[in-house]
Amino acid sequence: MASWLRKKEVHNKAPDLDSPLLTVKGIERSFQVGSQKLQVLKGIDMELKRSQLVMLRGRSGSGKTTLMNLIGGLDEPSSGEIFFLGHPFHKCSDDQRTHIRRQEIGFIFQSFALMPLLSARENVELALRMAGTPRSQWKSRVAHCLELVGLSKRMNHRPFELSGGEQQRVAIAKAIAHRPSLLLADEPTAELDSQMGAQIMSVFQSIIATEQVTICMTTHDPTILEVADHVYEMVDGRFVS
Ligand SMILES: Nc1ncnc2c1ncn2[C@@H]1O[C@H](COP(=O)(O)OP(=O)(O)OP(=O)(O)O)[C@@H](O)[C@H]1O
Repeated sequence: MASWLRKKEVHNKAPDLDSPLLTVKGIERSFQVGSQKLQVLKGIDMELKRSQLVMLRGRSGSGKTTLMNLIGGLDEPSSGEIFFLGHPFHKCSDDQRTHIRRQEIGFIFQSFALMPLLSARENVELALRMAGTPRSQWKSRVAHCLELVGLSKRMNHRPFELSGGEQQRVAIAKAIAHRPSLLLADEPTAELDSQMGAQIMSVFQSIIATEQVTICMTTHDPTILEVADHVYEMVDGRFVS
């Protein structure tokens, strides 16, 4: 395995806070659908700086999720380059990408994706177990993450005993537990009413400040766009300004 892929090695160097966290250059992605080639992304350039809240907006089918999957290392581009912490993500093997994903990236989904039989505390703990965090650190890190999302008092509740907004906050605590540098959230407020959606955005702003994480999220909600540091608008596989 390349030396830069070893656990958090990149963080052991003095971090250059002005260098971008992620750079996307000329990304294209097409899918073979029967005998047809469907070109979904048609040349995307993008930069995610550190400790920023970046939003992708665009109509259904414009290619937002396809791009998020590439940024998160869940998929490979047909052409173009992706640099994560300055290193060529697009040249990595599946195993290398999985390793980076586990160490450096957290995911939040529209549907919360919590384990239903586990309490909030156990759900967050599971993320640390998966990331290979030493067991001795679990208790304090879980407590810290649940406190950051305002759920210290509900840590022993299971998902069905929590509101939608609370479940999404557990999902955020779970996604940041292993100290990722990038958090990807696909429509994180879509299932929530506007008040709960606003709470989620306020939690995002506070974890950007305290955990030095960059958040890239998709949304259809125009009221939420106001809190973004940068908004990319996608139309038919391209960014428009
Ligand atoms: N694996 C795949 N195979 C074939 N077509 C795909 C695949 N993944 C995505 N597509 C197509 O790519 C287009 C863009 O899909 P994508 O999910 O990225 O859009 P989106 O902007 O995220 O939409 P939404 O807001 O509804 O989630 C759609 O036409 C979709 O059917």
